[in-house]
Amino acid sequence: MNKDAPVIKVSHVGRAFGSKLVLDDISLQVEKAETFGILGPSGSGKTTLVKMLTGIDETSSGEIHVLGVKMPKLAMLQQIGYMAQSDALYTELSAKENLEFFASLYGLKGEQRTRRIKAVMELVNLEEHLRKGVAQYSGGMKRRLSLAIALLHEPPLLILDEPTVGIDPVLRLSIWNELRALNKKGTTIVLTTHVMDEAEKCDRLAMIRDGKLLAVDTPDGLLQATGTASIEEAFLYYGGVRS
Ligand SMILES: Nc1ncnc2c1ncn2[C@@H]1O[C@H](COP(=O)(O)OP(=O)(O)OP(=O)(O)O)[C@@H](O)[C@H]1O
Repeated sequence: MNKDAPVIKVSHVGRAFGSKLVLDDISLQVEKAETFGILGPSGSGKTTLVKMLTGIDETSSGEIHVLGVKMPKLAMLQQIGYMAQSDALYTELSAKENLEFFASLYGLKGEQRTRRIKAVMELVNLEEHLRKGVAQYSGGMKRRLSLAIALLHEPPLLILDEPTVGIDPVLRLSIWNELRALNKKGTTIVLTTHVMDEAEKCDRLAMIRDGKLLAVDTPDGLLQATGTASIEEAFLYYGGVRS
């Protein structure tokens, strides 16, 4: 793969459910080591888009390439750390068992597996709850465990659907610091968010509404284009209504 090729290339993508067009002619690119935010009101199509980026869902029209590979492609799961909006955890198992399950899916074994489980649980501040049953976890703890799982195999691409919902501000900051550190090491990060101060931390933002891509630019570029003073105002300029 050309090292300067985009990590994600979305070309004229549409997605319909029955007769309802949920995404309409979306084209965008995400470059290596970018933090790319997807911002849009509730129901605008953000989750639908990220599911297609991961290969969980298929496009109705157009094409998506990730790391040069046409999606969907099962083998790409090794390259992608995905944190879904609703936690995909086995609640009847402990956190450790969940992590071990996903580690084996990603081919992590032995000492490396133990080391990575410890590292990601420290990162999300759950190391003391490793052996606890997930059924006993709070909503925020489940989000943190989901993030830990997404980071487990040190994927070059992280796709995070509202990663910090239900996470307190102190931990949110430490998670952002870690995302920044990963980013500096070359990890590409795509995330959806409703949180404006998170949006401001992204290198570039895509604004979507009613399944249409309205703008893709740096936070500063969006402020200039809309003549607004904050991302929140820019978001409202594009007709967003916060959910
Ligand atoms: N499997 C499905 N079948 C039918 N409609 C769907 C399906 N999945 C999503 N939709 C519809 O697609 C639209 C976009 O949904 P999506 O979840 O992508 O929005 P979103 O921007 O992620 O919203 P939120 O911020 O609330 O999570 C909604 O109208 C939703 O009802």
